[in-house]
Amino acid sequence: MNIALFGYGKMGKMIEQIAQDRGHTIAAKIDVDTKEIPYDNMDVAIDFSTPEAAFDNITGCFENGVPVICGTTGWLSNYEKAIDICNKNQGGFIYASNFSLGVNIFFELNAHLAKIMSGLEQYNVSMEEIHHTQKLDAPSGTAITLAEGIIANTNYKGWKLDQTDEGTIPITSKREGMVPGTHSISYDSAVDSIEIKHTAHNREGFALGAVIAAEWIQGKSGIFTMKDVLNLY
Ligand SMILES: NC(=O)c1ccc[n+]([C@@H]2O[C@H](COP(=O)([O-])OP(=O)(O)OC[C@H]3O[C@@H](n4cnc5c(N)ncnc54)[C@H](O)[C@@H]3O)[C@@H](O)[C@H]2O)c1
Ligand SMILES: O=C(O)C1=N[C@H](C(=O)O)CCC1
Repeated sequence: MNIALFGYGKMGKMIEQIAQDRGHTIAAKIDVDTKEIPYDNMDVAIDFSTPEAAFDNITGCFENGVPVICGTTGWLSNYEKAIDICNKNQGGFIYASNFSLGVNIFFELNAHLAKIMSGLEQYNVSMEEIHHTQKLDAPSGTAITLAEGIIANTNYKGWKLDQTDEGTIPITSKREGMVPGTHSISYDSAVDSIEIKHTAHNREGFALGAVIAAEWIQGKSGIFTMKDVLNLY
């Protein structure tokens, strides 16, 4: 498979290594200085760029018939517009705030726990995410997905960064050293706490998940999620 990498930073380089180990060719590496994008020579695009760059990268691919796997976070205010452009072009698209198998299992665990805790008013939920100091967005995309999983299954109405407000989930974002990504969710009462936590040890899980998604989307059109790819139903 000919893979085009949009964003050749920490994740782009990790994906290159894993894709080549799985027998794929890196047909293009598109970064901030790239002048011309060789759409004709790509079976799939994998975008791990920046919040500012992702929308143009993704929609340019849809308009040129290239399916997209997008892991870039922090651009979701434009998500619906991107979906419209994908549908108009009968494109293929997978966005995931986190491509690792472990986090996608954690998403399911989070939703299940939220269902159990729903209506137990003695418990208050809170979330903490820790990432490396180069991360541009806060809270992390993964934390937002986790919050959405809680909101869908409880009476919480939204989330707030670094603020405690009745009826919303407080998210604390910490930026420390080279941490690849740690997410924990805590339900606290006066007598005890229940905590679930996912700790990434490196970026390999994110990169492998993105390459597996790129393999999976070949020959398909539509909007999919990692739940479809991993068959977590
Ligand atoms: N979904 C996941 O599983 C997952 C995992 C890790 C990181 N991420 C996200 O992926 C993104 C990239 O992470 P990273 O750690 O590789 O960051 P990074 O800063 O190391 O790399 C980003 C790269 O994008 C490049 N870039 C800037 N403008 C561009 C443009 N117009 N077109 C193409 N490339 C451009 C930068 O020059 C840089 O090389 C972030 O949004 C991060 O939150 C998601
Ligand atoms: O390193 C990052 O940046 C990460 N971003 C994603 C997020 O925002 O959730 C996934 C974890 C790593």
